[in-house]
Amino acid sequence: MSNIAIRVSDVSKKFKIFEDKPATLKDRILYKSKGVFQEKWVLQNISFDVSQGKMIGLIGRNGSGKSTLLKILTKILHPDTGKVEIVGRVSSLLELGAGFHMDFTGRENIYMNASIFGLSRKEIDGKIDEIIRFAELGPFIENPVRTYSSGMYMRLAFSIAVHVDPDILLIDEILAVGDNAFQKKCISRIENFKSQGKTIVFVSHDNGVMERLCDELYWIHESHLVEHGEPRKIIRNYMDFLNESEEKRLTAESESLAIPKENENVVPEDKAKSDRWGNKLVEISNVQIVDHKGIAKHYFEKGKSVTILIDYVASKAKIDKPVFGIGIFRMDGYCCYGTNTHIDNEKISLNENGVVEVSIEHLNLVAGEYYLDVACHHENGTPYDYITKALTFNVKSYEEEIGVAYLPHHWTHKGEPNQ
Ligand SMILES: Nc1ncnc2c1ncn2[C@@H]1O[C@H](COP(=O)(O)OP(=O)(O)OP(=O)(O)O)[C@@H](O)[C@H]1O
Repeated sequence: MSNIAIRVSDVSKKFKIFEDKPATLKDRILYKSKGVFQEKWVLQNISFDVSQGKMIGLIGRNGSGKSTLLKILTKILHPDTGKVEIVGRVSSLLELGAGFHMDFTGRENIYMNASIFGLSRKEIDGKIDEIIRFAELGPFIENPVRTYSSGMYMRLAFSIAVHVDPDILLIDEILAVGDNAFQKKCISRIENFKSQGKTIVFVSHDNGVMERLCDELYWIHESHLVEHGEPRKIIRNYMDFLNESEEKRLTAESESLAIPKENENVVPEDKAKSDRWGNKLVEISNVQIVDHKGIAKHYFEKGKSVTILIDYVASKAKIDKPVFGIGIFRMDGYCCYGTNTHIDNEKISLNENGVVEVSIEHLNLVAGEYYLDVACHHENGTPYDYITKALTFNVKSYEEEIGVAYLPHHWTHKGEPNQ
């Protein structure tokens, strides 16, 4: 174990999942419910070492087993097989409020909690002012913690956990409940911890923070350790995996949203928002978005080219001044971009049927889910065929961005050179 702070050897853990657990004593007596359960493995054959001074992150979908693993490292839970060896004093920040007594004040909880971490009353006396200052709870520190908001719990728990001078710090997702300013303060405290050579295991769904802080990431999926290594690589692989799952979901969803036909009377309820109107002199028969390789998809990488294909069938009658248009909307209905062939000065002369394509060189939308409206109408606005939510699609990005669209940019800095 020289240089190793945490050794996890072949750890597996199962839980009992009750199928008909009696809710009350009365149920138990009257209905003689047997409490039938199944066993579910939530961790299987997990092994890894964490060297002293390293910060590792656990990533994975909800329910993959990350928190259970942290609880095993803290010894709140015991593995069914395998073992965990830890060198050094552990401090942890797991479920909100865990380890707090609800009727005690914040101050009383500091004494109780810090003593669990092994500090003497005298040591706590020496640190308590700093713990309270860091938690920014002001006079609330004298109130019972049952009156605290989740953010206030987190401040207190984080402040205690980092002031008990641990060698190893285990942190679950709970940072997410703090406000932005406090989150930043926590992250800089964690960085400070790292620079002191402490060992940290961190669970978060914030990939940006994970990449920035961790030396290595461990990806857990359905109770198994899938891969570990350099954060950027693991995040990419994990994101690709999520994107593939998302592609399947969106394909299924778009099939259920499939363009409602004029004579199709039965419209399932979940299609209610996908709507269509117009005189049908021109009918849109299919809509697709294809990626830069021409593959129809529902998931696209930010900045890459895509093409929207609108298939139409025109009635025999002469169609006057047809205009094709598209609109891209965020799922909350905010219009991100819209254009049409009239705005772009493109004249369309229709055949009996055909495909109108609009190629977007750079899909510069920030990551998120969007929907597409397509339409064919007369230049004066009279709709031939207008379809809202013809498709939903997702934009993925490896960068952290906020807002709606990516505006290509670069930074410069002008100033006096340092002496
Ligand atoms: N005490 C318990 N009894 C039964 N099942 C449990 C118990 N605790 C957790 N589980 C189950 O174990 C699985 C793993 O849960 P865990 O909380 O470790 O996942 P996680 O990866 O931390 O998820 P999240 O990202 O949502 O926090 C889940 O299916 C969960 O429902």
